[in-house]
Amino acid sequence: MARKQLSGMKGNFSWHGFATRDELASAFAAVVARHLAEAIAERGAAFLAVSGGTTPAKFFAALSTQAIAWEKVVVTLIDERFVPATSERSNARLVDASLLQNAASRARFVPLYHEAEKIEAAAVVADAALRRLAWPLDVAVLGMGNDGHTASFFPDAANLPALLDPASQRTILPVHAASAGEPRLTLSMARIVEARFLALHIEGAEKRATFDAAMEPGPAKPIRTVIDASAKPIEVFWAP
Ligand SMILES: O=C1O[C@H](COP(=O)(O)O)[C@@H](O)[C@H](O)[C@H]1O
Repeated sequence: MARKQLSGMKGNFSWHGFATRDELASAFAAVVARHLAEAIAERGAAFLAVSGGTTPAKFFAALSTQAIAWEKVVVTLIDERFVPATSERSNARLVDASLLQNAASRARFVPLYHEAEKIEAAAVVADAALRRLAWPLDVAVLGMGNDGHTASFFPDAANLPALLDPASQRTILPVHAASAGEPRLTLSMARIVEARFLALHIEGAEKRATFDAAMEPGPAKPIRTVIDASAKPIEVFWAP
């Protein structure tokens, strides 16, 4: 059973805690599917951005079997490593293998990665491609690293102020950060926080501690900056 706590005192978020990761995956998938179905009913299409990394595979598998009009859904990524889809580090590869299956194989995927010599050139191509879509996002699903990064807003990113600029006109930005490994492409914070439904999916005691610490007063980690910038409380889904 989910434990829900509206936490107006500690921050701009609602907490949804689950006993197991399986329970979280199926409940969260049903919530996301409901928001996508509502978007389709209201506007004839739905626009979803998901994160990569190690956390979302179970949630993706549960979402892929939800009975909605997937042919009317566009799926993109919150962020991507500057690697082709053949790489094991590719978030597009994870989405293809885990989400764009079953009923969700009818969705249209728009990648962030484009082959280019420099990531700056790839970011320009991705920015132009993404701008053609119907913003704002209906659903944005964020992840979080134990350093408090979300999307590719790494604390040591050279252009962190530009990534987190709430007035940014950019859709996609390149990221260089020593802690990230390879360079990244990311949606700007400005495009993420305008999503109609904004969720954070985290699992494990360490991430819970990172989240709790980020909500305490003090210098803001990127996850805190995003939560504070969101017009609506961010929905946090967590399981041990
Ligand atoms: O680098 C990334 O990390 C975060 C968190 O990943 P996880 O492996 O700890 O689940 C993820 O949200 C982001 O999309 C990814 O590029």
